[in-house]
Amino acid sequence: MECSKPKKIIIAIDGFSSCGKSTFAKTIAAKLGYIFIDTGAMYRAVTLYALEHGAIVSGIVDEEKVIALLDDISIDFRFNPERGASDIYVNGDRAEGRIRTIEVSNCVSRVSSIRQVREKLVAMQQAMGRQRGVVMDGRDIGTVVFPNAEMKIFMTADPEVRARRRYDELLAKGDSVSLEEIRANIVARDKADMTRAISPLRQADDAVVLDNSHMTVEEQMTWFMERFDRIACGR
Ligand SMILES: Nc1ncnc2c1ncn2[C@@H]1O[C@H](COP(=O)(O)OP(=O)(O)O)[C@@H](O)[C@H]1O
Ligand SMILES: Nc1ccn([C@@H]2O[C@H](COP(=O)(O)OP(=O)(O)O)[C@@H](O)[C@H]2O)c(=O)n1
Repeated sequence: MECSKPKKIIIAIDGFSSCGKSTFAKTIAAKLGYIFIDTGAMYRAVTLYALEHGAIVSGIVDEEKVIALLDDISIDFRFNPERGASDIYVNGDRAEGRIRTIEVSNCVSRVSSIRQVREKLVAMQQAMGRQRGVVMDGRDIGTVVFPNAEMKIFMTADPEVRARRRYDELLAKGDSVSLEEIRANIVARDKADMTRAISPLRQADDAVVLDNSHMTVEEQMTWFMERFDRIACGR
């Protein structure tokens, strides 16, 4: 049912923690030949750098120190054919595995609430999307980064399902974390992200909600392609 010349658009995917935004965005990008940008990875990369450079000690984020480090942090994405997605690099070093630990997860919402951090990363994200043909996932893509995106999806899933998915993922990687710790992190992060002063997580007025608690990625793609064809092919 796809048209021969679909319009290149911007697809904004926002939503709660660990509900499958990146998995969905990556699958969409592969199907459409679009660029996929995981903006959460960028906030995680800044958090990792802050942890490694003394701006976060015993879980306490020193805001002034994080701000002072910002000019030293350079972030880029490089396509990894093995993963079928881009890996994040911080100052030239691959950081993909190191940004997904529970230690980073426990500090990232505090770091992402800092105005200067958001200004730097949002400017980078807007530059990455300038040529369109981009699917970007995060918390403020449809509301702040690309308020004019042609397609906006707000994802959610049952918190228990989300905790279990993240738990299985970390377990498979060999991380030793408890389901309880992950559940607590997800709940705390959602709350912090929704209540922060700058660019809080919220559904854009023109976003479509996707609850994937009981959907496979394949079912999500069927749901998506129907809407994409309508928008990009003018059906
Ligand atoms: N529809 C789905 N059904 C089952 N598991 C899923 C689904 N979508 C994603 N997952 C799994 O859930 C976990 C979190 O997905 P991820 O894409 O990293 O979420 P987010 O980007 O929202 O944090 C991953 O382990 C992923 O493989
Ligand atoms: N556009 C974005 C993306 C992420 N973030 C922050 O970065 C954190 C990590 O994002 P993520 O997408 O990697 O989180 P998960 O859902 O993968 O656990 C979030 O909890 C937010 O605090 C943000 O503030 N704005």
